[in-house]
Amino acid sequence: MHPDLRLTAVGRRYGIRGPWVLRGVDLVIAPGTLTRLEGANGTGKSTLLRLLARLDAPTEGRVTGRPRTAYVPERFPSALPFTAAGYLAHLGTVHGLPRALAARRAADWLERFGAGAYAATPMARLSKGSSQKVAVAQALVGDPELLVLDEAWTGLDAVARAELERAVAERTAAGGAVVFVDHDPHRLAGAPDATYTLHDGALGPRTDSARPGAAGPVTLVVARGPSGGRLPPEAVRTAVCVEETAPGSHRLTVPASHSDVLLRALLTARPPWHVERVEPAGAPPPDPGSRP
Ligand SMILES: Nc1ncnc2c1ncn2[C@@H]1O[C@H](COP(=O)(O)OP(=O)(O)OP(=O)(O)O)[C@@H](O)[C@H]1O
Repeated sequence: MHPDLRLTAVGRRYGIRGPWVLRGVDLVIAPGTLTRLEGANGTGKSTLLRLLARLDAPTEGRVTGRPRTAYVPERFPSALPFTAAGYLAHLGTVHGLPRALAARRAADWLERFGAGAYAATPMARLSKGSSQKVAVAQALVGDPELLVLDEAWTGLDAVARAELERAVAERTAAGGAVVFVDHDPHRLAGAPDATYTLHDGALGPRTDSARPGAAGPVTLVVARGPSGGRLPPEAVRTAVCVEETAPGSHRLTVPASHSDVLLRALLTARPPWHVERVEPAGAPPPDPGSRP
């Protein structure tokens, strides 16, 4: 994602004399980062997400940077004249994928979210939950550089919720940026690089450490690499702490929600890494900064 997406002194109000919903917002979204936005109802979270997704323009201030962006809106317009798979494949081609690849990706994402059985169902006939699965899949089908999620977990069943957490971890591990709003304060706990709170139209200071994994459950992974091998970059990006305990042997600490992505990066590396141990480790380490 090049370059950063940047909001400078951004303000937004609806109507010439409407109250300012946002004012003086400065925000940088860097590649490979996960950002959480919080705030009470009506504080402008969705407004800010739409500005980040470039679906809306600020009344004042500037937005610069144009990552390829996908957005899951708070309310997804499900009454579209497509089947679920047809809609996703269509969006895949809009994102620039060849038709056959778009159709394959559409089928894969429906499968991942447990909606494979509804591939041929017209969108208008999908249940609310299945329709939300399509809403989420449409944002993932094109591997966006920036993924903007507005309450995207709402309405999903437990399997699909976990799958979306994994998809978020995959995006950031691949160098994409993800920005999300969710009413569940434990969503992706420990994973965000930054959390910002909206209050009175302004963006409060980031409340998390600049390092990922400053809070929340973590998983410990012990892995041994090929002699002289370097850890796969995706594994280094995903981990909050990497220690070389002996030549070629590493102890990696990762937010629990990202452990699958880390393991996949290790196991699919060429040559693959040997994973010796995986165990939950309640709290993050006291000093999670020691990357090699
Ligand atoms: N298209 C619009 N036209 C007029 N006013 C709008 C529009 N969109 C949002 N607003 C107003 O802007 C304010 C912020 O709305 P927004 O939906 O961004 O807040 P939010 O923090 O996402 O709220 P919630 O938590 O309830 O989803 C509200 O007062 C809302 O009524």
